[in-house]
Amino acid sequence: LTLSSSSNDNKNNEEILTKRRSSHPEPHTKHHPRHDSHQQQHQASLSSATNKIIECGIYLAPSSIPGSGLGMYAGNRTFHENDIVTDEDIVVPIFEREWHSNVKGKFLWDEYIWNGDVFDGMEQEMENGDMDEISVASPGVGAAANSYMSLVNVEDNDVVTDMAGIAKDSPGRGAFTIYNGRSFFALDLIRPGQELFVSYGNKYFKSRKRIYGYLPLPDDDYDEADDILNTALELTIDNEDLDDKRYELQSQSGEADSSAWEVRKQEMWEDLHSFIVDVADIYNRTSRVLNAVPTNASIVEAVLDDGGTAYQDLNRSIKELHWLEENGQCMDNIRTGVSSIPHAGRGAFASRFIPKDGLVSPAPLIHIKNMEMIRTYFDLKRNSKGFFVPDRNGRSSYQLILNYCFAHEESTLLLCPYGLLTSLINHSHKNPNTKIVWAKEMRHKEWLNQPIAEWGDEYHTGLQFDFVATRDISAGEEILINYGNAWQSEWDKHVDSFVIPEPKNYVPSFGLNEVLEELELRTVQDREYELDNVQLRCHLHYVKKLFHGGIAMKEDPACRIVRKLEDGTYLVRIVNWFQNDNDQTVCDTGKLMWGVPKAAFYFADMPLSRDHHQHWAFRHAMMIPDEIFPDIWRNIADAESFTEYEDEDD
Ligand SMILES: C[S@@+](CC[C@H](N)C(=O)[O-])C[C@H]1O[C@@H](n2cnc3c(N)ncnc32)[C@H](O)[C@@H]1O
Repeated sequence: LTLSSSSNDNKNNEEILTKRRSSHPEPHTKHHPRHDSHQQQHQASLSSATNKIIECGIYLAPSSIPGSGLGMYAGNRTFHENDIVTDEDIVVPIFEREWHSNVKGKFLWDEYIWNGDVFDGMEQEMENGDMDEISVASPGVGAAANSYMSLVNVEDNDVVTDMAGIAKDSPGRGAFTIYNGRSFFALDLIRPGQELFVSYGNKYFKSRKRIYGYLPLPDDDYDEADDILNTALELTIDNEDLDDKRYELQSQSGEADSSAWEVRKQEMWEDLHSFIVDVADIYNRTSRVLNAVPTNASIVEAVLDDGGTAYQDLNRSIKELHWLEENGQCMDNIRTGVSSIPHAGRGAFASRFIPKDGLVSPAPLIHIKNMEMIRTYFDLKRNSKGFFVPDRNGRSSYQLILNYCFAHEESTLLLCPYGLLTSLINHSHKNPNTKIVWAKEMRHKEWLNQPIAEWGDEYHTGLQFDFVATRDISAGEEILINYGNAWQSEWDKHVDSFVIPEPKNYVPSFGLNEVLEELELRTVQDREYELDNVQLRCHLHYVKKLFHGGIAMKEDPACRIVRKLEDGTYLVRIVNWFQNDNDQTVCDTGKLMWGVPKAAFYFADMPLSRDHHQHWAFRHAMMIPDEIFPDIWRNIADAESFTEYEDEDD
């Protein structure tokens, strides 16, 4: 039950937009304008330093969808098609969590998680076919924006993979995510105050009938609903046979009074509507279409004139800026950049002046009742049924997401912020300019007074931190909080003991691919690339071309260079990698190919070889200060009795 890619669903808007009575603008075309207009927006926002409403470009506020908690809104900005709406955020993959951790309980990230296959480069993380085992935590729009399929107005740019410029000998390797650049752009005009909707994919809603009911989906539901309305109009309002009845009613109640006719029209509409319900019931048809049909006859024409049923909630989703200022919190006081701190990766920077005690950013929190739920193991053993399970006496660590969550030394609890860019806020022990406080408004403030066991399995969020400035912060300054003494001393130890890990020659595939054109490629005799945890692959279309299509293969094969030929092409042997009975990855040699051009090659990482999978990668949560941590959550002394384990043999 995971969120999936958005792009496919938006094409349906085009169909809706071409309906007979449509008056909406032209359908969007898909572009990926990575670094476009952010800078201009930033400049514009700085020009009116005193007016808070004019300043804020994005708000977090109660969603216009009833019962769906918080949502994200455009502030005082008009975004045109393809404008960047939110700055580049990170995503954090979580690997095979259920296989690693045998701690029972609801894992709330699952409700906010995206499928690994949506993101470029994730396919190299694990063995082929294991993509379902990657869940991706995507803060910001990926978690905070709601989805309303007919009003989807933002879409993500592809993520990019890089190490934020850190060197091979940096102790920061594997400690922060390599996946970044997830900005969102406007698919259409977005007006000031309009709620931002992202596509979770139709599958998401179809698999959640119990929560959302039969919500109309953009495939055909709105089209069919529009057809019903058009037919209904022909049968009622546009029906000449009914004109006699209308004149009759009007002459009975006086020429000028049309209210009797309106009443009659509503009655006819209700009759027609319940007739449709009956027919739908009889034929056991989904009621998603029906849910798109308005129950009030008097708005039918207006709905069709406004572009069709898909747009009937558009007005509801646009709020007054004053309402947003009163009920919401500004989310775009920070933007992304490379950190000024050595080894820290990326960071968050003030996008405008933030006064002392002012809000830097709101951060709703995803709770994990027990950090053991994200423990990972490095060694395997066979269980009584012969399946591989983690050896719980062996080496272990935590999923990378730990570094993006808050904890306390006396508690099992983790709180992971998912505000816009708040996951990028780095640590300074001596010179922080920001701190965390509990937000004044929280859905479940009462949890602060209740033991974790009472609310830890709740499957919705309820807590929120606000990041607040501890002094005036100038535009462009890096936002820094103090992660606490425990974090600092663990980091110091890690830095002191860090040595370049084996294999020392490892350069991740995305680094090698960047310099591929200038790179002198190695032959098998020089040194096999696999020894350095990367693999040379050949693009399938070259392989097919070289064999004139006479090779049965579905994926890009691994290739080994036998030698470089005089004309600058290569003699290459295809290598077949497979999993043997002992779950080891082994290879046998395949066909030879002559005349392979350099353009046919690219590098991929060997499964599980990236830095964030390694036992030496730094893992530590950010620490919640003692003074704001509720005593009632200090459960570490009885953590064993609090924790329930799955049966290892199941
Ligand atoms: C919440 S994340 C912050 C965002 C992260 N810098 C990134 O690029 O995704 C916490 C991680 O950032 C890095 N970090 C933050 N502050 C640091 C510091 N003062 N020194 C070194 N690394 C730091 C560590 O890798 C830490 O685990």
